[in-house]
Amino acid sequence: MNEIKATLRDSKTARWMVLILVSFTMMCAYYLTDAMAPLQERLQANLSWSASDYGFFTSGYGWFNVFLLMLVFSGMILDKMGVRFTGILSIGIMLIGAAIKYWAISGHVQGMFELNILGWQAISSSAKSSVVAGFGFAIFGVGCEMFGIAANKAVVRWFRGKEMALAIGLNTSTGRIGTALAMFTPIPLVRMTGDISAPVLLALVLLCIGMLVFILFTVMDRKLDKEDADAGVAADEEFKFADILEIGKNRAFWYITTLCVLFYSAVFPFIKYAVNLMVQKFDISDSFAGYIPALLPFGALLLTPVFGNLFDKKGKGATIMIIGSILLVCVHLLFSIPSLNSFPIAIGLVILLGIAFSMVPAAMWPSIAKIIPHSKLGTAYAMTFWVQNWGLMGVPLLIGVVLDKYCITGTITKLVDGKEQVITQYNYMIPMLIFAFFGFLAIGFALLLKAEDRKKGYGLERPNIKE
Ligand SMILES: C[C@H](N)C(=O)N[C@@H](CCCCN)C(=O)O
Repeated sequence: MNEIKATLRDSKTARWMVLILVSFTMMCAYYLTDAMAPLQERLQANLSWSASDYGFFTSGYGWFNVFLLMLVFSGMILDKMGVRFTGILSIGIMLIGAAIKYWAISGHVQGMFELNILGWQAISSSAKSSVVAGFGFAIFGVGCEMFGIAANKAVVRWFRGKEMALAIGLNTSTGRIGTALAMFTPIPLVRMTGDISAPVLLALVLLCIGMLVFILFTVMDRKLDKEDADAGVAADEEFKFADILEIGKNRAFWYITTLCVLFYSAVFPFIKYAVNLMVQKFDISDSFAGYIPALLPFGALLLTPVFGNLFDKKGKGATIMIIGSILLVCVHLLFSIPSLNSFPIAIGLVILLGIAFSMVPAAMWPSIAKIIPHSKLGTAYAMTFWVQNWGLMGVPLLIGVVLDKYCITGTITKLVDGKEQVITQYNYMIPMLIFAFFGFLAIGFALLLKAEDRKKGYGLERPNIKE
């Protein structure tokens, strides 16, 4: 009988150490992603951005991933070059993008920008700084998404057959710490420094530390490669274009991917507008408003591993996704009702949204690993992220335009950071109904996934841990 040699992967300490290293970098990336979200009003007042400019800048995250198919290339690079190379490359790309974004909002870019193609106004008059910041954000988005798929694959590699969903859940949770910090630290930081770009600068420094931490991970991962080779564990198959076709033929994969784009379109773009919603709908003071949306990622950070652990031990992955989607619809419908505008309601709804935001991701990402072979996992995650990026790109833009076109209720003049500024007021009912509609469709796809799992026996409702 062949004796199976223990590898670094079999050491609990090594596995969890790897998770900490990968997750720290994830946290820095997520902080950078949302560090400008609480500054919407200030960007509009200080840099003359409109809500559409803000939506345009925010949508930048997905431009290159979607239109230049960068995410698909990222998946190929990941499956061909491995997690170490892809991880370092992605952090480098994030740093370049974030540096451009920092430059754009720190007073170096002034004036207005228009793009006319054959007399057609492709980009209507926008603040130049929002266009350049959007360009930087687009580069950053390529790196951030590339890092996301590399992190997923790294975690699956180290935890497959062990606490896989719990580990993916914890990894996602540390991302949520980054998002939570991005909700409530930027405004105090801007107040302290008097500089609207200070949060992005801090995020850049954090990401440099993230790069160093990730290099430590690569040392451990290289050691595992060597041990696997010594133990005769077959290396992953090389990436082939046929993989894309094979993944594309899997109906359950498309159900998860569609559920993913719909669900995330109702959460991440919501986060971008949540601080403004708290100020304008719930009349929460600007200095405190960031703390409420921060409860969302904070709740998710505690609960994602709980649901991941539940999935590992008891299964019920598809059911968890159905319940999470139902919760999402309820929350957005309640947010859309104008008379529900008290402080406790804002807190209650954000907490419920945090629970939904824990359930679906905790079950969704490990489910992909259950229906797609490991050698094609990088490509599969990349394809899912690519479709999801259409939502991350299009929905913030849609919400910005809808706000400017249909939701302006007037303007007020108020003191912001010691200066009198004119602030546009919005009614957020239509945007919330749009988010609820996405959630409603997500329920449908989660139900289809459960039916497909029953038919094909992927085991999404069964535990992940092999006893
Ligand atoms: C925004 C990014 N494309 C994404 O989907 N992030 C997910 C996946 C995180 C998986 C981490 N192991 C998220 O829920 O943040």
